[in-house]
Amino acid sequence: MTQHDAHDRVEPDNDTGTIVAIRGGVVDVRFAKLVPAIRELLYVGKTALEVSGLEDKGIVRCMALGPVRGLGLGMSVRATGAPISVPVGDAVLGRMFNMFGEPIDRKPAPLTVERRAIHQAPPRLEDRVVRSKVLETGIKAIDLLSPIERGGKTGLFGGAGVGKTVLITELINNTVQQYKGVSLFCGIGERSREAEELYREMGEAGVLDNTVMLFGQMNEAPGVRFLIGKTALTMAEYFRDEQHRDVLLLIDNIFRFVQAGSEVSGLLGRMPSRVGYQPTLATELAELEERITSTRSAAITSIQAVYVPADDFTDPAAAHIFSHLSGSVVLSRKRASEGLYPAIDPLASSSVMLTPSVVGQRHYDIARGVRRTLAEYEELRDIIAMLGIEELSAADRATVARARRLERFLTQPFFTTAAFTGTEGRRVTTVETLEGCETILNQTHFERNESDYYMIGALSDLETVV
Ligand SMILES: Nc1ncnc2c1ncn2[C@@H]1O[C@H](COP(=O)(O)OP(=O)(O)OP(=O)(O)O)[C@@H](O)[C@H]1O
Repeated sequence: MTQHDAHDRVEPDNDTGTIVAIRGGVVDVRFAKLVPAIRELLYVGKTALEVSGLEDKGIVRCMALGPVRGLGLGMSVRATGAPISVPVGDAVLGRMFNMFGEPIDRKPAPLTVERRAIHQAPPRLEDRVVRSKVLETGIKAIDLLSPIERGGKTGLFGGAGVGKTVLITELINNTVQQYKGVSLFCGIGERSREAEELYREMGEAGVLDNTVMLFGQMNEAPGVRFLIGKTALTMAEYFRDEQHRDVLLLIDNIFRFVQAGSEVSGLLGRMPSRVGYQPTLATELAELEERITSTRSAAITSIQAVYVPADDFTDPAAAHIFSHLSGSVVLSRKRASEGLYPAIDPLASSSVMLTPSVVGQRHYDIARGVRRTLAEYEELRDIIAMLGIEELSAADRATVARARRLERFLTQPFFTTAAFTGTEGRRVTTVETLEGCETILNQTHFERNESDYYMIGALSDLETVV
């Protein structure tokens, strides 16, 4: 819905309603004359409301998009005649915004003439395209096992504190500088401290000029966290459709969008369905995810961190998000607890890009070889724990030696963690990663200790280890 009958209004009083009920973040407003449309933006003083349902007798049910403290029955509400719209185009580059498209970087609002409503339909199916190209990240485990699709959607899945934010920040660091198009970072429902740090870091890295940052963090109203993704998409779509520029869209954390939807749904009095989620989960998610797509005009490549509640990958929110993605990088608590960072689970991570026709036969074979070796090692672990490594055959012992070196070789020092790990970050090309893994896979005897392979970049770094 973008058009509205605002023009029909003649008398200012037609635009004014009265609050008749307030329950938490839900406000009911009665309009005597013209009733606002669904998704219209209303104001009570400075507090914004969005119409989410039409009741009878001229009453609209609204979601508050700001603090409801201070609101009271009988207060007058002003209709704006339009949905929320945000600035788009070059004027937003290098800036940081909230869900309303208002600057939060202490600089004046961009001088832009163009604004767009945040609710838009996804491109038609026949206009969507798949390109099957890989975006190199310089992170060994990702480029090898779960190559990121240019123009596709990749999820970074993990429970609390396993390194999602660190990984997404590293991806920004490694890809934004090389990326020719525009980068958009959208923070949903995470800590606001992280937002400020990121803004500062990007400024220091000198990549702000082609970047837009948007935040609806955990301290904000559920309606804001629910809509911030749409603000980001609206800006991204403008670059894609009007300027034909490729967009890199990073979202931290898409689960918080689902969670905000569930809070809103609860406030609106809808019955929850499976495991307490909103009955509308699938539709809400599809409305957002289907807009994140590549068209003939240009590509949107998206990387989305996905919080997995209680490490349960069968959680309906995680499962629904998964169904929209072309690749998934799964972070494992076990690996994190062993200090094997990034804690990427090589067996659970996958990507549609990992086929011989896209990455080439050699890459495909090496990735399979690594997976097979690590899977065999997993099976041997129990025997080792019970009987000791001496009981294994020579061939199995060689597998264990290879697997443990591969595991360590797939760890990597990050630029973004250098300050607290004391190790300078390393970017590794896919060519180097493949060479390293191939060498380890083909070896039966190792002169170097497995610990030498830990937190290095390319295998050639071993020459500098004494
Ligand atoms: N690549 C890494 N190298 C070294 N340490 C790491 C790495 N990744 C994560 N850590 C450690 O794990 C901690 C948690 O990481 P992070 O904040 O990224 O987790 P998260 O999954 O985003 O957590 P949350 O769900 O709480 O947002 C970091 O503060 C750091 O100590």
